[in-house]
Amino acid sequence: MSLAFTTEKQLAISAVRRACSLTSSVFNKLVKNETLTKGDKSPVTVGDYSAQAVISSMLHCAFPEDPIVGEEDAAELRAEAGATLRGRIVELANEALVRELGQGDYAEWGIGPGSQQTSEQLLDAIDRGNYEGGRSGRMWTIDPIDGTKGFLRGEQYAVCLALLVDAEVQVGVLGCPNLPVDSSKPDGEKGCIFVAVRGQGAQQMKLSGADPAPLSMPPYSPSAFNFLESVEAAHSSHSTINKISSLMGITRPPIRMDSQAKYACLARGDGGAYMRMPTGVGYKEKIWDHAAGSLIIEESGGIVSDSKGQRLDFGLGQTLGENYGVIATAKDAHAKLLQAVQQVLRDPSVPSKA
Ligand SMILES: Nc1ncnc2c1ncn2[C@@H]1O[C@H](COP(=O)(O)O)[C@@H](OP(=O)(O)O)[C@H]1O
Ligand SMILES: [Mg+2]
Ligand SMILES: [Mg+2]
Ligand SMILES: [Mg+2]
Repeated sequence: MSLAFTTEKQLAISAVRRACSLTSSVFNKLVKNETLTKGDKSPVTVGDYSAQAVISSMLHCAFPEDPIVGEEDAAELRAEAGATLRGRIVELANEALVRELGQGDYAEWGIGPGSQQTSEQLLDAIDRGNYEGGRSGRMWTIDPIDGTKGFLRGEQYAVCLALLVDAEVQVGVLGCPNLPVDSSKPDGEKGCIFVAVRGQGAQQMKLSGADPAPLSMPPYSPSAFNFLESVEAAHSSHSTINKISSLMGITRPPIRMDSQAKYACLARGDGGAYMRMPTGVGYKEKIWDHAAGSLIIEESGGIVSDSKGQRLDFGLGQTLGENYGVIATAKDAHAKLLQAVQQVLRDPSVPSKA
């Protein structure tokens, strides 16, 4: 087996591009009853289901033996009450599978004219994401829409796909349809893909696949340093991060953004560190929320760890287990940041910034 992962990388980019074309078009047409609330109270839309169906169908065609750890499953859609949503998902997924996307598309991956799937085939594709994960072998992980809340607000979200081999991320792709191509032109062209293969570096390109450019994180600069954190205070403790910021004497306000788009921004130098601090409800981080982003950071020259300085462990199943919090930053900033994080966790009486 080649370790270049050439086909895996091409397929992952192609699948993410197709899923992004789907999520962008569904946003404009989304109607109220096309969103469900899951058991954990989080939202899931027809966009999430159909994007997972598209990516999973393409993976199955190219690598039928590879198991998939996906965020979504089709149980609600198979129920009687799911019939309307099911119809929409079949329509959306098929539109995305047959759409002509030009450059970089491979008809042999079950896409293009004539690749229409039945409702049953698409529900099965979603449910192929039911693999429980683990320490050994190849597996893919899909977060069809990461930052569903951002997606629903018309803000940032990411379509995320990663290949793990023996619990190490080897290929990671993030599609960010709402992210400006150039952060100095926030009102300019939007839509980027970020790609990394372990040992081969990371790149940003346009959603069309055009203009690939290597990513390299700038070194630590105290005066320019700031944090990238979740919009949702329920996902990551804004107050803990505020204390860390105060302790480090950071003057720039945090950039709040949904999804793994934060990792992508950090990799291209928009922000000093990705920060995620637990809110104390016992939530375990999911592998699909970090796999692609963490490789993109490492391949751009950064470090990703939990708040104890441990590497993220992708070999424990669907969750990152006991990894507590996530911090990602440039190599020369990591030790300083980790020290401040640990001091605040030991002594929560550290004052906040006003
Ligand atoms: N209590 C919690 N703590 C941390 N993360 C949580 C959480 N509840 C949900 N999440 C995760 O936060 C992700 C969004 O990340 P962010 O806050 O960086 O935008 C969600 O992904 P989905 O939107 O794919 O469900 C979900 O997996
Ligand atoms: Mg979700
Ligand atoms: Mg997610
Ligand atoms: Mg998601």
